[in-house]
Amino acid sequence: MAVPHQQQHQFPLPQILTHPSSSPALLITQGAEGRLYKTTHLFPDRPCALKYRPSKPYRHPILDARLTKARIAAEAKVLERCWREGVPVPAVYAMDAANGWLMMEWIEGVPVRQAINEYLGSGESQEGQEEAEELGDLMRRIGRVVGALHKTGVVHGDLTTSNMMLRRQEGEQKGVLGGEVVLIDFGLAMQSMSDEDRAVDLYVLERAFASTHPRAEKLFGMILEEYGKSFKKATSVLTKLEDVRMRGRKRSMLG
Ligand SMILES: Nc1ncnc2c1ncn2[C@@H]1O[C@H](COP(=O)(O)OP(=O)(O)OP(=O)(O)O)[C@@H](O)[C@H]1O
Repeated sequence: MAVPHQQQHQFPLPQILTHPSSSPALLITQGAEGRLYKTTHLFPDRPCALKYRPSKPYRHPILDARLTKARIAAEAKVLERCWREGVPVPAVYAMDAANGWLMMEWIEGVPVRQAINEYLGSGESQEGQEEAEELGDLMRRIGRVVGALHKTGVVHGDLTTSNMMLRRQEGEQKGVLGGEVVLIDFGLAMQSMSDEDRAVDLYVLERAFASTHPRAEKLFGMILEEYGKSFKKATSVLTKLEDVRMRGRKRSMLG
């Protein structure tokens, strides 16, 4: 599907996407910081995700260029580290930090958020044992992936069920909650081994979970249970999480 003419006009394409390709680039999202395109500019038969951070006209040009370059380079570095260590993330194919773009593997599938909502709203979800089992299995897979991420020394910075995809190959029959959990959007990620940073990452996910999937909230404990088994220091992170929750509660009581 082509990018509607209006969109093209509204957002001039980054230069890399002005070269001819097997199909036109598709604008997927336009966030505060950047844009995400689906493109075949690198390989004609393999779609890629291109993250583009355009320059900000309101920022000083030298500062702007430095910030953009540093952010793209930092995101690529973290993704490469995860990928090397076997954490499921999109592979980095190419980047041009100075021009503000990062080309990575396109993850075919649906965001976990959408899958859970579809599941809870569909006939596949039945109150009781079966629901607990299928959702529980997904929770454990999420716990394992977040554990693997933290074990490599990376914290995500924005863990939500929208930033996790369920990877599905074409024609695969795995049910609504099937597929490999792949983490995306490392725009706020950083390298850290601290219990505090890791606990805050879990807390952000817990809060996001509670607000987007109230019916599945009781299953969140399974994420933590599996996380707790995934690396040596995980138990001290879970203890730290208690403190982080307490601070969160105090803050919300104070308004
Ligand atoms: N590698 C990918 N494969 C498939 N879809 C992706 C991929 N990366 C991102 N997406 C889709 O594009 C959306 C936006 O991507 P992303 O969250 O990375 O951008 P952003 O929110 O603009 O980034 P940032 O938070 O760093 O400013 C995601 O929610 C997801 O639906």
